Amino acid sequence: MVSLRFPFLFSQPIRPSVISYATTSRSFSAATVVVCTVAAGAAAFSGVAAIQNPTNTRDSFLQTALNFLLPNHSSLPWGSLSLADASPALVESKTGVSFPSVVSESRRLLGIGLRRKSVLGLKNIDVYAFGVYADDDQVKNVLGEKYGKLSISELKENKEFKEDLMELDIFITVRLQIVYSRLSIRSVRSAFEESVGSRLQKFGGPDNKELLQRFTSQFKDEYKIPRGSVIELSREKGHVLRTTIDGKEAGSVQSKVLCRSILDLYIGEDPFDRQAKENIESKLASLLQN
Ligand SMILES: CCCCCCCCCCCC(=O)O
Repeated sequence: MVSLRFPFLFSQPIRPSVISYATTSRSFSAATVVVCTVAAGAAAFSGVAAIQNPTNTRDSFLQTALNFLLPNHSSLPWGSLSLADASPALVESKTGVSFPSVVSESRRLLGIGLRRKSVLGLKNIDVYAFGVYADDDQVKNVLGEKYGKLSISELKENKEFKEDLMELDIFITVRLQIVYSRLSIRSVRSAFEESVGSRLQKFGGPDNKELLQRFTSQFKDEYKIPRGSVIELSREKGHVLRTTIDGKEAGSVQSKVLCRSILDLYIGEDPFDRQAKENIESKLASLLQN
């Protein structure tokens, strides 16, 4: 069934800290007006950009808006209003879950989505919202030379590009934020057994029981998973899959096929949220354009 829900909203076009710095002195009152005008202008630009193309053009529109409204903004007394400062979090519209624009210092948000699951074949519940992040410099370094000359639409059709993204040593984090309030750690383990287990069979053959067990055993009974809990699954250097639960280290497993299996749930052939996958691919493709 085709879903018409708008995939996400942008929030906080300019971080409040930038504005409050400018308002600490009376002599900055004119500057405050300018900053507010810039914020409003940038918000308007980014809103239009978001509607036209939610993931590709937002940063460049913000930059254009800032440059147009305040050409010398980088030499003003409060410092540079860089895009890193203005980079907005994204809010998943159905659940209201907000995703930070950067995790692990350098991994930037590529797109967000929603994992729904059918319970007893009767109804679908919203289990968690997710965000996919990658280190954009690394994406450019590893994939830029091979794919930098292709257009966004060519890249989105390019199977080898997607294959390389899955297989190469690029740091990627998938952040899951639980929205279902009655989740036990046991159901988290069995959901992973089902979803990751089927991918391990697909990519690694039938002999991966021990690997799956090593991964799922990280979700120990002592963890509580109330609504709002955050699970991060990160592909680190050398195809190490690192798991954290609410910021605490749950464990690491070195396995290329396990890393691939996790990514496949979100950006593979049969993803949990197809619209999210398309947005993520567009964003990745746009990173290689400049
Ligand atoms: C009642 C539904 C229980 C579903 C729990 C899913 C929790 C996290 C599982 C992550 C992997 C997946 O989405 O399959």
